Amino acid sequence: MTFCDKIWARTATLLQAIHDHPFNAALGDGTLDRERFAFYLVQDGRYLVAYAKVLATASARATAPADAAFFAQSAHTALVVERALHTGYLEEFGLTAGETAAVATSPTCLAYSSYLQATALAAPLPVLAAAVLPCFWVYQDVGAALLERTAGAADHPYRTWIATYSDPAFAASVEQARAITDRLAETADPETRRAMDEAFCRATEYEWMFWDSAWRLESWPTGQWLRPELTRTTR
Ligand SMILES: Cc1ncc(CN)c(N)n1
Repeated sequence: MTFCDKIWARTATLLQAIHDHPFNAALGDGTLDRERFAFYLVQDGRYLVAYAKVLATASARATAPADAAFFAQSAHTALVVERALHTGYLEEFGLTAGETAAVATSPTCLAYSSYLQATALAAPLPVLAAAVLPCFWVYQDVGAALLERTAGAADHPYRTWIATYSDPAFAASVEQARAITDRLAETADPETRRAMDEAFCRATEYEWMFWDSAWRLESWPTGQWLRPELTRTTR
């Protein structure tokens, strides 16, 4: 069994919880309110900037040129394709740059971004590959499930989001990310393999937390005393 097969089986219950989360249930049936989706988009835009830098670091640290090219290309996709998706929705909602800038970065967004950035700088490359993998794989899994549920309904309010993550090109990038991680796992020593398991699990936990934080419109309990000018919503 490969690293990916094993870790996917180990995280199956958590993955099911991600699919069943009220945010994703409402995203799928189109009832997710604009406020929560906008909050998610704002947080995700910030996450993607950090994530792209993590991927660029993985590119710089990769030894195989093909792996370096893959991570660099993925950093570009996060910054250009995924962020354009967000900008499109925020414009459609009529939100100005000032309004989105006034939303505080949530504790979960900061924690997930910081975790990946620390891993990019301090962990062995196979552990870094395992840490970034859920970001590819979980989204593709959720996107494909939502596409099936909505049967590609043309009038679905979140159709473009679902189309992005269920796109065959995105699925191909997941395949590549998995192949790189499996190859690095094959030659990793037992301690590194354990660290890869932990990194994949931790990042998958953060994936669940990211949706949950958007559902709860998560804010800093201390924000009122230090940054009263920042809000948690775009309403
Ligand atoms: C939090 C998060 N995780 C994953 C993805 C998909 N790249 C994303 N946009 N945001």
